[in-house]
Amino acid sequence: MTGLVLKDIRKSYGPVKVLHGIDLQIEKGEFVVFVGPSGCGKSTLLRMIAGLEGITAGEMQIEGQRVNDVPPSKRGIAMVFQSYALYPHMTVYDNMAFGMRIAGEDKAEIDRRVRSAAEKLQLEPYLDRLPKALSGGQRQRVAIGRAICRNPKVFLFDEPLSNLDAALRVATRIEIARLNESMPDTTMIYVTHDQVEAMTLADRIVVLSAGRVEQVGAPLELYEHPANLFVAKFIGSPAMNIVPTTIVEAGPTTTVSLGGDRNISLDIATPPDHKGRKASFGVRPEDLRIATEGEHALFSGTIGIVEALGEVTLLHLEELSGEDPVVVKLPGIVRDVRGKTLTFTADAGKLHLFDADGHSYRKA
Ligand SMILES: Nc1ncnc2c1ncn2[C@@H]1O[C@H](COP(=O)(O)OP(=O)(O)OP(=O)(O)O)[C@@H](O)[C@H]1O
Repeated sequence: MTGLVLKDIRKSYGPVKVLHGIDLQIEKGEFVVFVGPSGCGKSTLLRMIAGLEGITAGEMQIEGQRVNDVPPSKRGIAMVFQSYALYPHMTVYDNMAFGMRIAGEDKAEIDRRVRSAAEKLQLEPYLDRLPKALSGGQRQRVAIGRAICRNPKVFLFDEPLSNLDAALRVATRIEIARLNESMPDTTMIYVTHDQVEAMTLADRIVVLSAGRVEQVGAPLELYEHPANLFVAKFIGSPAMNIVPTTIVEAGPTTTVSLGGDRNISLDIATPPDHKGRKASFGVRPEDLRIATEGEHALFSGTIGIVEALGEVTLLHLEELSGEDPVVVKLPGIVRDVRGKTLTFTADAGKLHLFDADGHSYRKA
């Protein structure tokens, strides 16, 4: 069954167009993450699903029902905000019970749901506490617990972890992954800036840019087969290295020129008439490795900045051609390389090519 359907959803604030026609189908029980740069419209779209923002044009359905004009409280959704939004004068128990009491639920049923949510989120020891006596992570778990009690069809998360410190983010992220597993019929939609959250939590990621969908796909699909330059640069950290190039041979396999006498053969098909066209060549920092004797060189240059992160080392390669530095991510600790001249290569399957409009030549 389909959990949520968005058909040509548009949003304008007066003359300002924010969303330009979003088409999306989300299956019941699916975990979908919206990502995109600041201001691309992620939160607006989420708030439209919640019913907190009106829909300028298009149609929205939740589990088969058109909800464009259905008020938030009748949509069967629950939303968790970055700010927790707990009532400070109420205990954890009362915070979680509040919505059900307003809805006139039976007392025994309220108690059952609060205790079941508390158990799921390990909140049982804190039920009598006020929010001020809880850590940020515990407060966010209460906000999630309150949402679970509503038994929503669709669970919406708006950057729920961004107020937490690094360790708590990891712990609460795992909590959310567990929660998702324990609620297989609940559709979850999650907005984040954090790549790790997107990659680890999502069944599918929706990449948005300037009010449009750039690509929708499973996390590794987007990582391995970005449909365009925008997605290629947005997914993955540090970003994919992109180098301007020219197609010198087109056909079932393609040869591109990286300047000088560096011609690279790619296992990527291009239309024959694209010979001579400008293109963009891409390779991820983690796919580059030091070339051994006789191996085909992709990049050769002097190592500038070295960032040693412990589990990986980032090398900034100042290329001889004077383009932006190429970034290389090598596993582990790499010592004493600053100022050295090194040559890097990558496996043929890891190379990307985009046409002059930024579309990938490899089928996404
Ligand atoms: N009430 C409003 N009136 C006018 N413009 C608005 C209003 N609310 C949002 N916008 C504009 O809509 C665009 C999308 O905003 P939105 O908050 O959805 O972006 P976002 O992708 O969630 O950004 P961020 O990641 O920074 O939270 C922005 O350009 C914003 O300035």
